[in-house]
Amino acid sequence: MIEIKSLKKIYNGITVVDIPHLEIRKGESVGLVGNNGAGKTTLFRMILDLIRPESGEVLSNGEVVAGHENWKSYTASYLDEGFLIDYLTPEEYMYFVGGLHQQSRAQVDETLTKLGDFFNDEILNRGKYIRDLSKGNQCKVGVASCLLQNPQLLMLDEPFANIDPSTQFRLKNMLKEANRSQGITTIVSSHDLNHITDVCERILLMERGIIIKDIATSSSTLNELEDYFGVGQTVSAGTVNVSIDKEENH
Ligand SMILES: Nc1ncnc2c1ncn2[C@@H]1O[C@H](COP(=O)(O)OP(=O)(O)OP(=O)(O)O)[C@@H](O)[C@H]1O
Repeated sequence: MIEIKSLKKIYNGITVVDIPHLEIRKGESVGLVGNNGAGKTTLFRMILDLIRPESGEVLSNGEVVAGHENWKSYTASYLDEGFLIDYLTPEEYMYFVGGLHQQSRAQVDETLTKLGDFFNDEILNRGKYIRDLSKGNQCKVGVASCLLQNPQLLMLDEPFANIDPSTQFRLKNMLKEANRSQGITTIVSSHDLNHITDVCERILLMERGIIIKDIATSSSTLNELEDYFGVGQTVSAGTVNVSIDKEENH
């Protein structure tokens, strides 16, 4: 579904993404992990043609995303609140997005009803504009608007970051359902190793713009990633030794 060829992005003389070749097949659920500044968002932005690479290209269903439009009809993404429209209420925004996808208000209402638990009574019929929602609730609106589009490709950048634990749990189930029951190809980035290994069947580990590991998720993947990121080791913080317990994350 997605093919990346010789992709390079350079900022201020520093190469921040460098991917010689990567293929993401239709129906895969891919998790992107890596420390701050590893290049995850920059990669997302190039896949969505929001920024142009210095060299190389991204193909979606065989078509270069830069300069073509077909991929936009089957791709839904939420990277940050910049994807929303601040002066609309969540309902108005959903009707707007539904309208772009030829959905009637009744169809949108049906989806919103199904998303009731996910919204947790905090978003709809509150008389609030999107700009007045918390970051977590804005994220819920963004994710919900993606699902409303019935996409073939769903891309979410750190969707677990600002949402509460019960919503994280619901979001994980929604992502699994989207991928496993509806066959939606999902690419999700996260710093939460538990969530990402739970949801994704393939993990790409990025470091300084390079994909250094491409792992088919198994029962040992979480440990492998925790070892890589140093979770569970004793970290010296001045005179105080802070022990990060691996079991905390289970
Ligand atoms: N517009 C920009 N101008 C200059 N440098 C940029 C720009 N956008 C990103 N970078 C740099 O590119 C590198 C990769 O950033 P990116 O946001 O893709 O990382 P990330 O893996 O998403 O990080 P995080 O986990 O913190 O979200 C960083 O060093 C960042 O400072």
